[in-house]
Amino acid sequence: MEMLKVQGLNKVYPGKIATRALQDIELTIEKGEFVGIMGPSGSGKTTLLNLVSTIDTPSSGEVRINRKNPHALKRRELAAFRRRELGFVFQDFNLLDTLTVAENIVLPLTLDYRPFREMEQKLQAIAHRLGITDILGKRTYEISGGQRQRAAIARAMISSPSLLLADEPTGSLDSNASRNVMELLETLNRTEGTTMMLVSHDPLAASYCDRVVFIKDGRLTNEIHRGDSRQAFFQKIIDMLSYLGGNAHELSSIRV
Ligand SMILES: Nc1ncnc2c1ncn2[C@@H]1O[C@H](COP(=O)(O)OP(=O)(O)OP(=O)(O)O)[C@@H](O)[C@H]1O
Repeated sequence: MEMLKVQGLNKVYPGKIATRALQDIELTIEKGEFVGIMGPSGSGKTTLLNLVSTIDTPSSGEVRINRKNPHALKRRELAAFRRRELGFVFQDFNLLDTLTVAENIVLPLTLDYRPFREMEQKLQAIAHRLGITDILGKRTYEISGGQRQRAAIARAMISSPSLLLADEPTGSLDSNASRNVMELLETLNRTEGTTMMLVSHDPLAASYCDRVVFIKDGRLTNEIHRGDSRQAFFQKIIDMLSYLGGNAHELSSIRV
């Protein structure tokens, strides 16, 4: 089943000189797939993510998530759609400092007026799953970056979203924490069957995906599949970035 279907998607940012950020994008992500989007700076990755996440609207073309077109929804319906169908994980975690880790995690359910018992049950289950039960009462400034990202992933997963969107989730983490977060996302993808789309510059992060799609100058150019060896996939990703004009020279295979 197709969980995400992007058809003929175009985005032009108007201005004195209009920027054509995306051109005729066709992308399908099947239920349970974990797909990475990579490409050089300015290639259109964030624009694509913003159109899929409904933060921005396409100039033309269509986005379907779980068979629904979110861009056709009214504002209120769209807010509910985002809470129920989408999970978001960001580079800077986007947790609220004034709330505890537990309060941050249940926020999507609170906004959806779910009963307290259901919130508590889901909170305990996801916290256990992610190994963060002992930090639920802490504030976000009392925990490490890796723990913050785990809390953010718990918040993204608590409503069992149709599609989890991760925007540079390892961008603020050291290599150990990055690896832990990617292993966690991979495990959740495998065990919960959550469909995931990751946008990243980081070949290590992308090497945890089943498939990586490359974008250049607003067009999808190539895609590669992981197969059995993550290490070989990591190398293929670096080779492709280098071919596309990415910054492979900054990368070290030590991170494999
Ligand atoms: N709000 C905007 N208004 C005008 N142009 C924009 C806007 N946002 C992005 N662009 C342009 O659209 C193109 C694609 O940008 P986008 O941010 O999607 O690239 P990216 O691949 O995410 O880059 P990076 O890896 O550096 O984050 C670029 O040429 C950029 O300058």
